[in-house]
Amino acid sequence: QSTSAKKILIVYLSRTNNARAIANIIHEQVGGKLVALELENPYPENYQAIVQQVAKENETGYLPQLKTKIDSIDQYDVVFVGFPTWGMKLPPPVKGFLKQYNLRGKTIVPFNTNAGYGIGSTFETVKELCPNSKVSDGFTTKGGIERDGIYFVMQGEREKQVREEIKEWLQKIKVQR
Ligand SMILES: Cc1cc2nc3c(=O)[nH]c(=O)nc-3n(C[C@H](O)[C@H](O)[C@H](O)COP(=O)(O)O)c2cc1C
Repeated sequence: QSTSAKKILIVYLSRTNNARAIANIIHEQVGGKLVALELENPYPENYQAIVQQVAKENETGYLPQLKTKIDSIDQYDVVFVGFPTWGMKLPPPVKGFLKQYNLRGKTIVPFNTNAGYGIGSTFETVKELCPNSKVSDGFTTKGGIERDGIYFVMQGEREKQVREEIKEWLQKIKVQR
């Protein structure tokens, strides 16, 4: 069964715009509402500082307050959730989003970019936080390597290649416009 005629929400967290680029490509393919997750208190610009802050938040289970509000989440059938891998884990703001909204009965579709170390526990955590949802097979691809000063990479040939990978994935998980 294809998900056409279902209402789609695409939510993403992105610091250096790689997950944002994936979100834009998904949006171009499936439509729906596209929303960037923003925080009341943004993370530090400095890489070492954000790494430390995220490690601390993971230790204590702290969930930063989201500035972004979703209007009537009830109307959506399919919720794409995009994020980078942070410290091999799901970023705290994304955990907060999944905990804050009632996603019961919806299809949740995770997507990820990372520096090449992979998804870590991110997709597993999405499943854990959405026990009453159907969680689809996620999409992951290599993004930037901020540690090495490589930020946004989803352009030119790389973007074309990723667009093709995303098309195939969307066909496989049967989410189409
Ligand atoms: C705080 C922080 C922690 C990160 N931890 C990891 C990691 O554990 N593994 C990894 O492969 N990449 C890690 N990265 C790199 C990002 O996942 C990668 O650059 C991603 O493409 C960024 O996505 P964005 O441009 O949407 O923010 C980390 C980046 C930041 C800022």
